[in-house]
Amino acid sequence: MRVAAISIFPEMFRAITDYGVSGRAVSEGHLVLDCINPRTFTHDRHRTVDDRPYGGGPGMVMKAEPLEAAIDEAVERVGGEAKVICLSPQGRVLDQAMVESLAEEPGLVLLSGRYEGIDERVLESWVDEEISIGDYVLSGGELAAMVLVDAVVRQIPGVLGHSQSAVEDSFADGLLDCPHYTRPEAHRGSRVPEVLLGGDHERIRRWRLKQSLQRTLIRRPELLQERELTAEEQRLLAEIENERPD
Ligand SMILES: Nc1nonc1C(=O)NCC1CCCCC1
Repeated sequence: MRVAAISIFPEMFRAITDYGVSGRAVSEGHLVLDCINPRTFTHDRHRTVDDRPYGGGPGMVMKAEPLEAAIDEAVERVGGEAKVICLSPQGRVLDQAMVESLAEEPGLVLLSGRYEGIDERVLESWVDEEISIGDYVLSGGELAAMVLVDAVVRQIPGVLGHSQSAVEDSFADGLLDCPHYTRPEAHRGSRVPEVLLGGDHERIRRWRLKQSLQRTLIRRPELLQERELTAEEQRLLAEIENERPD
């Protein structure tokens, strides 16, 4: 997958190109990430990318021309066919279904704003979609862009080794993740659930599914409203309800 990130702080993206799953995706060629700085497309001595807002008010607004030139370059870098996304609190909140859909795109251009925002004419004419990672305000779109890339890159076949699988990721099946344990068996008096110590894989699978359902029911019940339940999941939920303290 080819991604071009537009930001006045391109070095920030080392956080995903140099570490972990996304870093390996880059080194193995599953992900090509170009970083494009709008300052490259300025022509004044101060390399100005922002200016005061019309109508007054605090802060500065990112100018249209440098951003549009950066978007032009970015679309070319990802091979011409690209979805142009701006990360901002005004966007649709990212969820797993959107991540899986974005992973199917041939190329992505991710626009990370700073200051108070981006000139609206860029959003109107050049941006296909605004996406938010949550209802809070960051200092810039870069961290949001990196969250999106990290989630999307996990969907690319070959990125996760055989020992991991995006299919088993929590949220991949619309449920919260089950608890995880590793050695030692007893830690500060708390023991690993016996079911996980035996080799009964079917019993372990069922226990993990029940734990995921229970956690989802307690912490994010609305996720269950949106989700078709299998017969087994309905049975497990009934067990959970029966086991609930009165
Ligand atoms: N939340 C978010 N989800 O995606 N981006 C977010 C954000 O808070 N971004 C910062 C703003 C700051 C002003 C310019 C545009 C970006």
